Amino acid sequence: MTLSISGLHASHGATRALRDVSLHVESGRILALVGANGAGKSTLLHCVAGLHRPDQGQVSLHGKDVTGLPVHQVAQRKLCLVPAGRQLFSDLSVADNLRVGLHGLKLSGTAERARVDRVHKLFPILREFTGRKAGLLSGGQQQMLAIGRALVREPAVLLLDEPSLGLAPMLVTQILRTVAGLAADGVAILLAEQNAAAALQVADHGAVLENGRVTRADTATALLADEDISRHYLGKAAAESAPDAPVRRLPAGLSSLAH
Ligand SMILES: Nc1ncnc2c1ncn2[C@@H]1O[C@H](COP(=O)(O)OP(=O)(O)OP(=O)(O)O)[C@@H](O)[C@H]1O
Repeated sequence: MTLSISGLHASHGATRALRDVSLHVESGRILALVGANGAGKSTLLHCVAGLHRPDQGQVSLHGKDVTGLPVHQVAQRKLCLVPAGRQLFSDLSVADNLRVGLHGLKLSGTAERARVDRVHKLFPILREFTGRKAGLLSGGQQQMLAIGRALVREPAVLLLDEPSLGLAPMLVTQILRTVAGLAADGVAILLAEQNAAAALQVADHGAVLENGRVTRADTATALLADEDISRHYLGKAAAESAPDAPVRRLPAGLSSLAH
């Protein structure tokens, strides 16, 4: 499944949040969308997911125009958003939060269990804490649950909004390594991150968003090597904390990540 965004403009009242944004993500690839606070990353993801209606432009999934479709109709086309701040039901258990993800799919009990099992293999801690309230999980565990809730829908296109926010570097690596595994299994991934260093380490391509505009788009390797990008988005500390070798180069099949 391919995601194509073309000439997208969007606003919040008088604030113009996106200006003529065009991006493309192929199946099995990760596009890192990097940019500062307020650059327009969330608005872009919301436009793609059907949560915000763009003023102009087009979003298509595998050549089919989905621009402006309501969120449930976009979701039916196997596109899932893992929202910023996780947006879990904190009083519900881990198992019930995963059940929320399965809602409306009309699967048999066996098929539902198989999907939940797959998420448990990916994030064994979620099996261990299956009865625990989501609000009592650590930030990293909550992020795993938020991703798991999307994965039970078996998305072909996955949008991730700041999955690293508030997580310790080791957990960021673990989460992004899982994301790389999903791409290796054929999912098209649009990864919005302020943590540009970590995102570009796992991505194939990157796009820099500034004031709602894409100001650079290139391979992740080229962006990581670029001095301007380095100065503005990677920062010395971020560059130093990044793994030596790109995470993407590690074995990344889902099955290999399960152990
Ligand atoms: N609900 C809203 N009402 C008014 N303005 C908004 C709203 N949401 C976002 N904006 C504005 O739109 C612009 C883009 O915001 P957006 O949240 O998409 O950026 P972002 O890159 O995701 O940043 P952040 O990481 O802070 O969410 C900003 O100027 C922001 O202030």
